Amino acid sequence: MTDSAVIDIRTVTDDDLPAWTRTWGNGYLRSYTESSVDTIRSTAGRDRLIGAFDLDRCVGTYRSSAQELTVPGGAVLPVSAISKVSVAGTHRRRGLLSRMVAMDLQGAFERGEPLAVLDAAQYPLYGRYGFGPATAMAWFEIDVHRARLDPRRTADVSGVLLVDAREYLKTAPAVYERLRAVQPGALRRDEQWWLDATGQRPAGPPDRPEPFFALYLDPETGEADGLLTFTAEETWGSMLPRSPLWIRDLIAVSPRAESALLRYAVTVDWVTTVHLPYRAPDTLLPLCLGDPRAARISALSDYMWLRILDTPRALSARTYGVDGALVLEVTDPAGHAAGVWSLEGGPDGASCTRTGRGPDLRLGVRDLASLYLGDDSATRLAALGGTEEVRPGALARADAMFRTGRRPWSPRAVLGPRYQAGAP
Ligand SMILES: CC(=O)SCCNC(=O)CCNC(=O)[C@H](O)C(C)(C)COP(=O)(O)OP(=O)(O)OC[C@H]1O[C@@H](n2cnc3c(N)ncnc32)[C@H](O)[C@@H]1OP(=O)(O)O
Repeated sequence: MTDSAVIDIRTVTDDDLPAWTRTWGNGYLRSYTESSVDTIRSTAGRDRLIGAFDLDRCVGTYRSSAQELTVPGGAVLPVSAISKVSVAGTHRRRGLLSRMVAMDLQGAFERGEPLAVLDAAQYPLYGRYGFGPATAMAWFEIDVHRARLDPRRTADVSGVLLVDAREYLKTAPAVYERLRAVQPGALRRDEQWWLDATGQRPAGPPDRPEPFFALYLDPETGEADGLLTFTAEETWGSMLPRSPLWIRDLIAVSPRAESALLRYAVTVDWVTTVHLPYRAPDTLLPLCLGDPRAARISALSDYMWLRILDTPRALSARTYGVDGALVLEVTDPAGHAAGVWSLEGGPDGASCTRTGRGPDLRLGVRDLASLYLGDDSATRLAALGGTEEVRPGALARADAMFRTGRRPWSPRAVLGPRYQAGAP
């Protein structure tokens, strides 16, 4: 076996793509198809595919692409979104992941991307590179018979309209854009994303089971304020209907739209269980049911991880809960975010500059990521040992400034049956 120091980490060429795709498929336990190579080839960010090569054999994969993240207050920052990370079983634990991350984060830093984000397949992997969990998700399983919703109360679902994929595609992206403008933690969904989500791909495998699509039109304004994609399969047992329904995507810009769309899903005839994945843990949705306890949380987990690369740009882009000032000493072994920073911010905006003053708080770059979108508290992070209160009162001030009234949320749609098999 080649010494790991001589394994080449480099940008992938067109000729490398089939081997790269196969290595990625092996790592993710997915079978290789010609169409998966075409999908990788046709999607944006080809120049940001990285591979690890042992002589001419591809043994590691890594991808990043240009994304956008909404932060508290509604500003949208360019971010590097990382995915498709794998190392061949024959080459694991030899530092290849670390080398690919270091190369990519250096590239993002040099391009001026202030943040990088990813969904971590495994919790222990990315903290060592300065990523911290920045949004969380809850996965609900709703027992329809306990939900106490009366299907005769059609007023509960008025405004919901079942549509076909083409009609959905005309309206749904604009609904998502309205949410994204105000939802800290939301990422952009591009045209390719919507074509995939609605099964309108020019090539590629058909979506099975075929999803159903619904919109919510506000009864007063007629405007589309919500969207719902779900799958449901006819299932019977002992002459009784037992169909599960999977919500793939539920996006709403008003609590009324959100409630109507969930109530619609929960009152579909023959359905006994509704799966509702990837919601913010403080979602209002269970409270739309007659009995909120009918929605059990089957997984509660960290979801989007974030890495700050440019501290002043990131901290001055968001707004803060109250007017205040803090001096933060940020440690970062890779150096990108490190320094002593003077933050002055409030509900109307913020500024952040390097300072020679002594710090109020000392914290690692990973903890700063968990504070950034408002999901965690400085007090909690200090109890865990990664944040130190240097000046008394600084933890309480940081909490008042950084925390948000609602938890951030990174909406994720379930794009295929893979997630339904036994998830979570
Ligand atoms: C954003 C995403 O795409 S998430 C998807 C991540 N990919 C997967 O889970 C696919 C299956 N797994 C794999 O392909 C590989 O095992 C990887 C990518 C997770 C790790 O690759 P490796 O090259 O073995 O990692 P590398 O040797 O660089 O290890 C870096 C560090 O992570 C640790 N580490 C590696 N894998 C794991 C693991 N599964 N659990 C805990 N720690 C791990 C190593 O011990 C090492 O720690 P150290 O720096 O303290 O010594």
